[in-house]
Amino acid sequence: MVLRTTNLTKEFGGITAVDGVDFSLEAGELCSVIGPNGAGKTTFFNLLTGVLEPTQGTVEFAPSGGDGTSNGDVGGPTATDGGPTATTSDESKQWVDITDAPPHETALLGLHRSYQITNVFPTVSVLENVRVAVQAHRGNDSWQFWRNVGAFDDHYAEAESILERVGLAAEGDRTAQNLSHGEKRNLEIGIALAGDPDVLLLDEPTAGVSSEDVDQVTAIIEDVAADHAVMLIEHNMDVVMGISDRIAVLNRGELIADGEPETVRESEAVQQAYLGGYDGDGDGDSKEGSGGGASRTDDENDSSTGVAS
Ligand SMILES: Nc1ncnc2c1ncn2[C@@H]1O[C@H](COP(=O)(O)OP(=O)(O)OP(=O)(O)O)[C@@H](O)[C@H]1O
Repeated sequence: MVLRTTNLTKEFGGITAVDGVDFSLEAGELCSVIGPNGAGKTTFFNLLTGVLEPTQGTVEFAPSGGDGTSNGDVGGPTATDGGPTATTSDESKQWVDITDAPPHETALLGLHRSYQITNVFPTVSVLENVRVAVQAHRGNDSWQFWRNVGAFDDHYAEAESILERVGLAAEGDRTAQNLSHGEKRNLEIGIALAGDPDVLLLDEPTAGVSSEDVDQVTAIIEDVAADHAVMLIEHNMDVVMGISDRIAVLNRGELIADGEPETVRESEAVQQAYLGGYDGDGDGDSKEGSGGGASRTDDENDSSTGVAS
């Protein structure tokens, strides 16, 4: 297990956006978080990554560094600097309480997030976008950069290998704003990989991606999931059912199902709350007349989402 929440709750005024969620993520697992609009998915991600502080409950993370304080070379927050507090667990792992840790600390520990709103520098080259992210991750050695030209070359080499991994090896010289939407999503994954994460959280990685490009983005996510734990918020049910090891379903802030895709798909509660009519035949259609919320109500509700409105 690398990440766990206990009774995680977030209230906004009278709205309980996330309601007593007990959740855990295994190392190497690809877990999708699904649910209707307003179910609390984005709030849940914001709580995991420290963008928001919970009203109640805890978030704990077990970094791969194993010492409970940092993932090794980045000088992350420690248990003694007023940052997250290291605790031990029954599984004799070192757990770090990251409940109140801000995003830059959760990122340093190895919990990385790509945002639904793109975080790519638009006027900079694709390679430079990743190179800057590599250099930012190695923040503590950046002073050496001025004394050690080799570090500069290292950053480029790592950026190039990341671009290879996300299918953009031939696009390094292009300006990021000229990439297709699908390529931009792949670049976002590449930028997140530059932080050497243990856990990657992807917020709607196929949103707005043309139906022809969805398969490519999906293949890259599956490849990345081979050696990282990955969490997705995703509305494309064909993608979710196709690549997830596990699916967590939120409805009105509550975790109403959590299990393997087949089990979740057959759950009466999930069918009623969200999947209503998703027929899983790969054409994105749902059965007419079913309850269902597996659709988009915003601008992204196009053929690329793979679910019917
Ligand atoms: N900053 C905020 N202030 C007040 N209410 C908020 C805030 N953020 C979210 N909410 C409310 O919390 C609930 C959960 O919202 P959230 O965005 O987490 O849902 P979601 O499942 O991500 O939805 P979508 O699929 O539409 O992105 C909604 O009722 C939303 O209006």
